[in-house]
Amino acid sequence: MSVQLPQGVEILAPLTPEFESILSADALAFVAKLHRKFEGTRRELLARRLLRQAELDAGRLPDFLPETAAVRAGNWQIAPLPADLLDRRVEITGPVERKMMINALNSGAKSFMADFEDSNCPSWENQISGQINVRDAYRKSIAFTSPEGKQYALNDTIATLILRPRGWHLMEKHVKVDGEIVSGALFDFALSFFHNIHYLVGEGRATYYYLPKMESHLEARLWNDVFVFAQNELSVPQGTIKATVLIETILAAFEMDEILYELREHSSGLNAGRWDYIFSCIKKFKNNKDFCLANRGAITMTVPFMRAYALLLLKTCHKRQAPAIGGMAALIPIKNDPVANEKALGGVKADKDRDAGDGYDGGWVAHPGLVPVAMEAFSAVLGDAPNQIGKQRDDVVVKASDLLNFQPEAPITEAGMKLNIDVGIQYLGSWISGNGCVPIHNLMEDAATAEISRAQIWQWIRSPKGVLDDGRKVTQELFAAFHAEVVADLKAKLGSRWTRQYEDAARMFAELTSSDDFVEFLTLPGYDYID
Ligand SMILES: CC(=O)SCCNC(=O)CCNC(=O)[C@H](O)C(C)(C)COP(=O)(O)OP(=O)(O)OC[C@H]1O[C@@H](n2cnc3c(N)ncnc32)[C@H](O)[C@@H]1OP(=O)(O)O
Ligand SMILES: O=CC(=O)O
Ligand SMILES: [Mg+2]
Repeated sequence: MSVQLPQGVEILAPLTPEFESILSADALAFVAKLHRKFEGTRRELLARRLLRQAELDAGRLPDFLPETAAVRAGNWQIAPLPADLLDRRVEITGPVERKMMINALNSGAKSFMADFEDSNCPSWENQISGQINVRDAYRKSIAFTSPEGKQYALNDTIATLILRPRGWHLMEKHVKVDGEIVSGALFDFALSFFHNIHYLVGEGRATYYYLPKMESHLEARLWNDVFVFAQNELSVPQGTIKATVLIETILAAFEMDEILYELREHSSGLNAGRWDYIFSCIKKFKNNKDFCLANRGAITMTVPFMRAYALLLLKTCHKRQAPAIGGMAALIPIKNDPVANEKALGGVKADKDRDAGDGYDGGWVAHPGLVPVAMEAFSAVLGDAPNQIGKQRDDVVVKASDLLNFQPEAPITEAGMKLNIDVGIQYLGSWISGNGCVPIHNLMEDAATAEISRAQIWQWIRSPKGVLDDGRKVTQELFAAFHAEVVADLKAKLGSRWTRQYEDAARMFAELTSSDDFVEFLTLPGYDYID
């Protein structure tokens, strides 16, 4: 290692010369500064999550906060948006893999969320090469030659880059400061900001983030404090950073105004992160005997609690002159089956038509082949206007009870349960092998969608309402029998692709489901399996 490590910093992973360009002494000193200043608060906020969970377990339902009523009633707006964030009618997302980043930037989408989170397996290799790719993408020098010799380079017109760091709960185990492992969120933010902000400001540009999985406005305040500190430290104007918050936990849904308010100088709106949102509902109410959701496939954006959440997000954003960005339909193009492909594209179109018609300013797609359908849906409503932030939804009235109206409860079926096991094992097997986003049964699966699959089974086993449509109660024994069947089927189907990683995944899935202690995120034990 030729890097002179700053005092107190340790790196517990191999460094190639290219990696050293990211893990420079100055960059690591910046990581260490953020760690020393903010790690204590991060831990307090995570501890607070556990206290909130205990309150929920004791039967105290969430509600809009009395102590922040003045924020909700106040007449304030977020700071004006930069020009390149005004039109976000189609946003493509994807992991920070080099070829995919080029394809995403060239896809015709208005923006591209480069993802260190749900769609990324956070191996050391992926994290640091992801930072290299981000650096090269900002400088428009990113290029790639595939093993087959296909050349990739950027078009003249590309999507605006937005970066999603890991959530507050994840760690970067390969870097220690003063003997403590650093936060993945701070690590991803610090390196991307340190290496690129002066270049971007020099070009008259700014830097944009997506902030995942927050559970309260205090967690948003922490991000805002990090931004203020980082901008001061690197002597760039306040407000150079803009961040869109994913509302993807049930508790954050009760604090949307407050989250926008905390970040108002740095806000670029909210996004409806539907998959983690469903997961969060299951996680937070898993011990409530009245709560039990139907098969994953039945929980669509039009069921009552999802509709209430989507409309409240839209209304809240536009009241504050903030963009409301829709989430991801998990449908993806289907090769070699034109009929099924048409159906998938039609599903995405319907999803975007609904969001655009409601008043959303844009929406996510998972694949370049979906950009045209999403563009068509939003452009049909927006026309030449960059967005519809001016469209106020005063007609929308969402009460706490609407957000908590958890229907449907049926059907729960043997097929639905086996599909959850199948998807969970296949996804974990891929994740442990280094790939955080995969097509399974013609749907995009990532950490958020897989969480739903494993959390549902855990809850069905323990809920009195966890009963199959044929009358059988979901139990540990039933799960064990289905698990064995699914593993046998997958082994037969995958053949030599059933590797040690899939064996680990099958065991891990069984452990996660059998343990009475609900594991907060599957990526936490999963992280032990990757380098
Ligand atoms: C819940 C949430 O957090 S949603 C956000 C996180 N999820 C995502 O970002 C989804 C990202 N999407 C993907 O990873 C992929 O589209 C998958 C895994 C769903 C499907 O992957 P594949 O089946 O390999 O796609 P497919 O074979 O059709 O790819 C065709 C081409 O499109 C490219 N491509 C596919 N998806 C993307 C994408 N999201 N961004 C950029 N390029 C992409 C492929 O790299 C490939 O390029 P090539 O022809 O140059 O080799
Ligand atoms: O991050 C997005 C989600 O749906 O989860
Ligand atoms: Mg998510």
